[in-house]
Amino acid sequence: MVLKITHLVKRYDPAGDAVLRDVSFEMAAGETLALEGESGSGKSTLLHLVAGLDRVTAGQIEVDGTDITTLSDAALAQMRRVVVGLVFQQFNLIPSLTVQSNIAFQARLAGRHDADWAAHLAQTIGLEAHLSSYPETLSGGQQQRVAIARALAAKPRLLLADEPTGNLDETTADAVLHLMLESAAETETALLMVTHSPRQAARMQRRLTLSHGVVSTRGPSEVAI
Ligand SMILES: Nc1ncnc2c1ncn2[C@@H]1O[C@H](COP(=O)(O)OP(=O)(O)OP(=O)(O)O)[C@@H](O)[C@H]1O
Repeated sequence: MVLKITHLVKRYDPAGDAVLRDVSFEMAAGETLALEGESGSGKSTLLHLVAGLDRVTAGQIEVDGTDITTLSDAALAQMRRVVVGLVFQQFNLIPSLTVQSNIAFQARLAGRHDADWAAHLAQTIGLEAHLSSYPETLSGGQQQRVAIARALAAKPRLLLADEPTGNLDETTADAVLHLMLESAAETETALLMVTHSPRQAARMQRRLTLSHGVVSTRGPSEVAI
């Protein structure tokens, strides 16, 4: 399993309710999963925990066979470099690097830079004309696409995406999701994507809804968890 979450609990306020009360699910290599749920239900919290950007209150998260809840901050940073790709709402592009270098950056850190693959992604995601531009000269939607291409270029085992097409118009969003799904299939990357769009969620293999701190499956083709 690329991801195995077992009885995950997250409580921010020791005296308050847990945001995540008991979350368990697994993802195999290359699987695509939509994480849905109302605003404030804990979707971003879950992604941050899987990325090792925050600590769990209880439970386990195995990423590619390693329980990350016991790792040091340095080991978590190494996991983010090599195993996991992130497309979060802050794009975290490097302002002093061109679009082309931003796209290559993560892949270089992971030791998997492949110029042909990066060029293919830049072209398919519609950034070819902007390769020598700097992030500040791009629109929000273009910056979002750079962040997506950067994550895909590194061929991660697990890609965590928090509303990755939220800044894009419907046609561009559909095209970008298509590219993400195609690239993930090609590199056997598991894709865990938070989305508020039922239309986008329907294009993923599985759908989970987070509500009141637990997940439930949804849709006729769901695998029971
Ligand atoms: N760092 C934090 N400290 C304290 N509370 C937090 C923190 N981060 C999130 N929360 C709380 O946890 C709950 C879940 O927030 P989260 O951002 O995970 O929800 P979400 O489902 O991603 O929402 P949205 O769809 O609006 O992005 C909210 O009540 C939020 O206020």
